[in-house]
Amino acid sequence: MGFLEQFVHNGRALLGHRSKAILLSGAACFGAVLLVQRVNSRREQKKRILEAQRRREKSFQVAERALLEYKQSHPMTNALYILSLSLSELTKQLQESALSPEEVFYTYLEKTLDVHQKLNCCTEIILDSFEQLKTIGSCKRGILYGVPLSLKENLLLKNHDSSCGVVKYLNQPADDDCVLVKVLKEQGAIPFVRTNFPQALLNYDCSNPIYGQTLNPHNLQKTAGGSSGGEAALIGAGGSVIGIGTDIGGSARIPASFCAICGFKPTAGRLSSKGCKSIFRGQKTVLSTPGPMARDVDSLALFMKAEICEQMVFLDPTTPLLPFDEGLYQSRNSLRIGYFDCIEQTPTSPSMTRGVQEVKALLEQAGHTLVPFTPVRILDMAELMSKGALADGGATFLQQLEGSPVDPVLHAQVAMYRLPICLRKVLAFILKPFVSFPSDCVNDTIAQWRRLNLDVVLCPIIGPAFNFCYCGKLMSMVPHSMTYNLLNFCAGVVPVSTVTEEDERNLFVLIGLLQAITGGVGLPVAVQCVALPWHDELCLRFMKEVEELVKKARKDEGANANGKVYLIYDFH
Ligand SMILES: CCCCCC/C=C\CCCCCCCC(=O)NCCO
Repeated sequence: MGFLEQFVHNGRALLGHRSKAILLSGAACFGAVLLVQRVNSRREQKKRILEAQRRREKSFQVAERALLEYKQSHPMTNALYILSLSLSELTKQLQESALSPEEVFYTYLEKTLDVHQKLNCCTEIILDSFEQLKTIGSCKRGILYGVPLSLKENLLLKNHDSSCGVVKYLNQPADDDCVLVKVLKEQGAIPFVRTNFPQALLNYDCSNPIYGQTLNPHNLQKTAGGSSGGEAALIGAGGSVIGIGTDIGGSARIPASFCAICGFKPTAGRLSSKGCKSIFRGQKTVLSTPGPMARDVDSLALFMKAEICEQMVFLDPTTPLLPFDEGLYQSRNSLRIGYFDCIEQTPTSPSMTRGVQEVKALLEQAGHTLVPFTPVRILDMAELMSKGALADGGATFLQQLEGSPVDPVLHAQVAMYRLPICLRKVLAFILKPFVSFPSDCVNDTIAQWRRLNLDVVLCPIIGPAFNFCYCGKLMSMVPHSMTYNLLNFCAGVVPVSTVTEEDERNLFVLIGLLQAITGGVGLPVAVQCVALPWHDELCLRFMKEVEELVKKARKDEGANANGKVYLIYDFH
């Protein structure tokens, strides 16, 4: 090789090495920048989560100190009595000044602090409530004068975050209270605690990376359910007499079923949703609504009566001027009731089915007419449910979680939403023959009710309480509750029984459900009561009928008969 050739060759080699080296070091720099960014963003996430956790702890510490101070001068001898009162009894005693708002407030505060220690159900004690308590006398004429109230964290509260378990929503305090809270405060209620939920709210477990997992008051190895699981656990354990959840797929009803309380999903639009935060905007096919949760049906009705007033319509004119019809709620004429105890192709646990059968028998004995009812293509409606709740195939859901650690309860869902589009198309192609798109599920269902001349429907609700992290894996259960969000019918649940050894033995046939609900003997069993849109009072009246008949039957049977007895307040 001549000198010149040698020179060119060496030069090329050098350049080749150099460009490779440049490329490599460029890539290394880029990688390092990404890594640093990632480490920084993780650090930032952790910092924000820790700050939120500290704020929560601080609110508890301040509340504990205030409670201690109060107790030094007020012995709180009425505590057990106060905690045993239903909402109607409590409001009566407060209005008649037989009890003071202070003793009621501090009694519930003490119970809440105790319950939270065991169940991890609260996200914050609302410290502004101490100030509100001082001036509550001015609301003496309010329907809920002096009643302490719990709120799910996604209900906006002035100067407080509504994180929905998503890190990027931390440190974004709301400018104003949501409409429901404004109305309740005018009615004399004192919101004093906020409660836990699953990350991003589209799940029926109850865990998020900020506030952790909420446990079931009846069995600490089970979830409280969700998404309004903090409410259900707190109320179920006696720490609150009335609370508000939200429901787009069963979130007020499923945790009520898991924790043995009553939960009500009104017709969407009957109560104002203004200021109820969700991580999606513009969901119009499946409608979300706030709904009350309490230990008995009368409390739910009283809550509806307190909320549905001129002020709510003034603050949110999208809600109808449709006062609560007390007469319809109190009516006791016999009903024509459609019923079904399972849904084809969707798992229904043996105890859910038994719950419906037992209640059906009680209703018949009480003179009501029970008519078999086959729901209109519930499984077909599942397509509409998922398209309505996740119109973009989960893209927004994933996007909202960016910058947040993903909670284990969401892993199954997130994996599904991350499936490549081509794979989803293949899956859709395979599943298509099993699902036919319903033309008009609302009108078809209404036509079926009219044909059978039905007033209401009795059916199962998801339960009993699941083992941790199974809710996200069993979205196939959701049609039990979400159907009524899609149809926008009103629906509520009432606890009626407990899981028996026989229910547990009968589980073996349900491969998918077995692992989720095994070990449930003694857990609450509930049924679901449904009515047509805007027939909220009729739905509540039906729930009340079920509640009364079950209570009477259990009393007649005597305590502990066959392990089926469910004493609604026996966990206090
Ligand atoms: C075959 C089953 C298809 C069901 C479609 C599932 C689609 C989306 C998942 C929704 C899960 C809803 C759980 C309850 C969430 C809820 O009500 N949240 C309240 C938010 O305010």
